[in-house]
Amino acid sequence: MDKANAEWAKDIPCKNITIYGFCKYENDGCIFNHGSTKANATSPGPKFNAKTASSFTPSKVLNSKNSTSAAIKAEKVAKALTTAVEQPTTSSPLAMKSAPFTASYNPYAANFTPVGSAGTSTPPPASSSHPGFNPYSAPAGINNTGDAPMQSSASFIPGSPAPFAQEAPGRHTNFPSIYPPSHSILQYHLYAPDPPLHLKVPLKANERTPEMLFIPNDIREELLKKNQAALQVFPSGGNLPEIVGDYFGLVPLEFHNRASNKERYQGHQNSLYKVFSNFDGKIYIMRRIHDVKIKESVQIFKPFQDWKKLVNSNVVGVRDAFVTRAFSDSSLCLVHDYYPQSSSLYETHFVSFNPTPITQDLLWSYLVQLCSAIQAAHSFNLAFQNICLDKVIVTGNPGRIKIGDSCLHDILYFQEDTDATKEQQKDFVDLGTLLRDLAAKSTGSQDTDIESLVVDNDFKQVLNYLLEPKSLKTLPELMALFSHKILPVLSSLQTYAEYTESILARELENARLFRLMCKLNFIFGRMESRIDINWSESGEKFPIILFYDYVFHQSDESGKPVMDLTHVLRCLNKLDAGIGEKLMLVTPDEMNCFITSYKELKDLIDSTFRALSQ
Ligand SMILES: Nc1ncnc2c1ncn2[C@@H]1O[C@H](COP(=O)(O)OP(=O)(O)OP(=O)(O)O)[C@@H](O)[C@H]1O
Repeated sequence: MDKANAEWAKDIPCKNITIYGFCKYENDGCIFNHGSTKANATSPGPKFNAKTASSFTPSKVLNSKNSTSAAIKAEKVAKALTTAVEQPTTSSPLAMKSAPFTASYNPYAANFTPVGSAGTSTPPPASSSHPGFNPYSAPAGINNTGDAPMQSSASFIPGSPAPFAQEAPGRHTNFPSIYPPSHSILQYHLYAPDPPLHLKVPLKANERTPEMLFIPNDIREELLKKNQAALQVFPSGGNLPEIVGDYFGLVPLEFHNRASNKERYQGHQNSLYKVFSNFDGKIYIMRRIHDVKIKESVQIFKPFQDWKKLVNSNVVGVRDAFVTRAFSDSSLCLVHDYYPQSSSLYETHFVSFNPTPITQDLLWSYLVQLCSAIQAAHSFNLAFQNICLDKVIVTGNPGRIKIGDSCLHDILYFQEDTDATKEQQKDFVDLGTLLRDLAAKSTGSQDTDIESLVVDNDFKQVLNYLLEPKSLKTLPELMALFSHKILPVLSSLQTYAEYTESILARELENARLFRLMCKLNFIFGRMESRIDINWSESGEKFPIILFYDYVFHQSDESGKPVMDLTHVLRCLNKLDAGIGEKLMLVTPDEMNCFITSYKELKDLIDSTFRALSQ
């Protein structure tokens, strides 16, 4: 279709008029025939002008019983279609609301079924192929049923639930657009799982399956879920304040009904939120202790300064501590690092839908990691005093754990001059209790007698040492009991680090080349470039067209397309680096050729892109 020369289209009726009753591009360059507006408005039959929908009179041949409802349905259909067509590019719920024709349309209230309903003409769905329709313009998460959101928005049928950002009935929130159901954003579940082992074809050393070329499914899913959890936001306008200190976007994190251990928080109620920092843009968790009386600032300041120094891979770092009135009381807030998708040991091994089995190796690994955390804290003369199944979180594979909620106990139970030795002894007992409970769980036994646990003798020895009353415990003594188990743990963590690093290495160039591809495609093949003299054979932009053909549209002597990924990667990398190497670009008719360098091409592409994005 040659849009530059519009003569051929002037007698062809515009399809928008036929389908929608009007064409929004009529005065904006649409090359098809629109007839006269008057004729459209008065023409009989299914033709329908959405702009004059309120004065629409159904044809007399309609069954009088159905005519009123048909007119109402048609009006709703027209409005719904107009909404889809008139809003091609914006995803802002506010922008949508202020757009023409959309203000009064409420898809929640639309309880009609135009598709296939008896006695009415079936209106065409807002097709994704319509030039003005952008399926991505509908806000994410529009589908509360858990179906694929993009599919459902692209094939939206008026009357189906919640297609656009709307105020949920009786609530003043843009619920569907800003709090999408967690399962409907990313469709990681659509990736096929690896085939079962017995179906795996043995490969030769030089052979690869397609899955081997990409990030393994389990890792990709895990990372996607983490990103999804990290970016989740909560509807504004509830009881939560919008801003608390330097933090905003509060999302409550506790969804279980278990009663909190009141002793832990000095009898105060507590809440946990995921928050965004206004200071550095990062995501943290914020523990709020409700209604606390802090007498002196040193009560917060000193423990915070002490714990801030502690940096250890098995301790959740503390970032901020302050008292706020943002919750309409005097709340103490502690801000810690956020580890998306993490769950406590209790949730992981006891109450999860699919509890992770506890093996002897895992127990050793937990012991080693917790000892590392204890060693770090005790060396600063600090004590956790909260080592328990609830406060140790599992942050990733293989069984990586961290002690959370550090510092809080020291603030709530603040004493100016304390001897940490006693509290450090409690850490050892807490560690022993935690490991004993896990070991008991691994066999499903309720009996916590150490001798009856099904674990190896070395582990029993460790438990006996930790839980033995009276004796003064030290870390060197403890670690001497299982020194031979530390190296295998270290080795497995290192093996996993190397494995993930090798996967990362495979994906190294992806983002850069993808950005480059996007840049190229943004500027290449635009409709307006076909009538722009600069893109013609004598124009300054012509090398871009030739380069695009050179990279992607190579063919061999017999005219067979050449699809050589290596060639593409080589060219794009050279282009990205802007090297001085020359290349010869030949026109398709082979009558002309240009000699240019990657550097010149890069400059040309960059300047074209800049001009486009200004
Ligand atoms: N640093 C963190 N990063 C990410 N998520 C966390 C973090 N700390 C805790 N969580 C998540 O928040 C959930 C609730 O944690 P919390 O410490 O409030 O446990 P709890 O069982 O509710 O105990 P309590 O309310 O008695 O303190 C945890 O199960 C975990 O999934």
